[in-house]
Amino acid sequence: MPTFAANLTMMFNEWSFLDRFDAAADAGFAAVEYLFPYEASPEAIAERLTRNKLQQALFNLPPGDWAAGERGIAALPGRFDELKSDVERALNYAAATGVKRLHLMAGLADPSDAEAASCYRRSVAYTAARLAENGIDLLIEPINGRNMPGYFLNHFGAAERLITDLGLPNLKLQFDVYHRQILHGDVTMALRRLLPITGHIQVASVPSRSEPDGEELNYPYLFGEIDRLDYRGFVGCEYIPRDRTLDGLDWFKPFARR
Ligand SMILES: O=C(O)C(=O)[C@H](O)CO
Ligand SMILES: [Mg+2]
Repeated sequence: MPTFAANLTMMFNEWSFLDRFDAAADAGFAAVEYLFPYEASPEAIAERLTRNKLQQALFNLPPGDWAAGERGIAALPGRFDELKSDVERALNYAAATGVKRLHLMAGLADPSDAEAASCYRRSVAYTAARLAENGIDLLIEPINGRNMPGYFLNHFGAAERLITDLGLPNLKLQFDVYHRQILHGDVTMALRRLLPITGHIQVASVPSRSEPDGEELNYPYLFGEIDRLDYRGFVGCEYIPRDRTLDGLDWFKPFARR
């Protein structure tokens, strides 16, 4: 049975960020993820995780200036010193929360630009090495261009080639089913083929990016496939509730912590 992680950036927005930990635990989640923890202190987040007996499944390394439209800096020339500082900041939160996987966002850059590709490779290799010293996996995630126009890593093949080429044991794929379906389809066969290099899975309905129930994908079949493949990681619920979060959890009832 998959271990689902409530995404506290997208879900439970009816509560403040820190109160979302309590709300997710009360709703039956055993784990949480979010995009960025950095507006709260590591200590405050750790206290909520402990209080609610929650596991920290994932969060992202700092993404540059998100409010200004940046979506990561790993592929951006001239930002390497900032990236190294961001890695240390993320490691402080990792130490406090016990998370074992972090996602590095690439940024808005042309995938065919040689300088961006070189920056990205260097950033990924550096970050993976630094995280490996702390027993943490580094994840890279292809993101579709409808949701994030101009995002550098926009193809599962490119992610797979980099992971294979670098051959770093802690460098893995963040397999977001929502992006996979939009970019390439063929979700089940991709899960079967890519699971050995997959460090995290995320789910949402397509095309609405809401609860993983109905629409284009057959999630009861895909959850069963994840079990059949003996996937032991987390499944992040990176979806935008259609209405109030708690009203949209019927799909989750068979998986909720008792
Ligand atoms: O966009 C996604 O699917 C992600 O998982 C990123 O971490 C946040 O944009
Ligand atoms: Mg995702």
